[in-house]
Amino acid sequence: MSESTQATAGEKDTTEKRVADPVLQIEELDKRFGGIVAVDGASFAVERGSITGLIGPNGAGKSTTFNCITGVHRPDGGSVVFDGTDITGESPERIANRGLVRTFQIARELPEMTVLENVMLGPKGQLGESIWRSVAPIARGNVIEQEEELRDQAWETLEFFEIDHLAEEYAGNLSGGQRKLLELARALSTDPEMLLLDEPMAGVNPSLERKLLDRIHDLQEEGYSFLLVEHDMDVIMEHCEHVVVMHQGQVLAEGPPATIKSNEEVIEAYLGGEI
Ligand SMILES: Nc1ncnc2c1ncn2[C@@H]1O[C@H](COP(=O)(O)OP(=O)(O)OP(=O)(O)O)[C@@H](O)[C@H]1O
Repeated sequence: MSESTQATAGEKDTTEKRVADPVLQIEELDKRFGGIVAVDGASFAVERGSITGLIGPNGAGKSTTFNCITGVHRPDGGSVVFDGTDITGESPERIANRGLVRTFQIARELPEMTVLENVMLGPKGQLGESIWRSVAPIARGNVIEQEEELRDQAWETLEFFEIDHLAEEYAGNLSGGQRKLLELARALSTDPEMLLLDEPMAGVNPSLERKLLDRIHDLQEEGYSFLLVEHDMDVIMEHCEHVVVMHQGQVLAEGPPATIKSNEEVIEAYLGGEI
């Protein structure tokens, strides 16, 4: 369902927008740090159920955009709309509870807890240990039941990511790639609708990369939406159906990978290097 947006008269159309059913809409986003303009009127949308890539040279404003989307930074202007609701300036917790989850937020897995325990921490609204202590004895049955349910769900998630054999391992002992799988497992356990992935392939060996990508595609088939910042252009070009390119805080171009790859302005932005 691709739909080109007409450029206004005289304006160069370097973008091919595809926003038939947007799950996320960024409009005229601005973010400054003192005199530095990190994001400068950026607008783009993410199609529901898509894997969309956000790329750009170092310092283009990608992380700042992610931070504005997920509530880490309050934008100086513009809006972020998720699932039809304006979430601009909401807290990271509130945004995550709405189902917009970023792996980076939970990348800091708790190294002294096991892999299974880390995944059990994810779900929303669980009855935690502090409640354990404060509830009347009559409610304890519910807590035990819920704990068992959480454990079963966590096992299922670990099996899905094929890291169930690591369930009892301390998270701090995992390899970089295994940690990425755990990050994704933790993100998924929060029951999100959309996942923002920050360089998911960095430091991941080829076989784990394949596994990670397969899981992302499986989740896409189930209806999840993805926005990913990734420096590995092969991953972006092969696995995203839509790519947004940022440069100097602005959206320079957007469209299908093939169009982006041959866009001269994009090639120029990468200092003439190959993309
Ligand atoms: N907290 C901050 N304080 C001051 N300047 C910042 C801050 N965060 C980002 N910047 C600046 O904003 C600009 C955009 O940075 P940002 O990290 O968003 O780019 P990026 O595209 O994610 O880059 P990279 O690919 O290198 O991670 C840069 O000039 C950066 O130095």
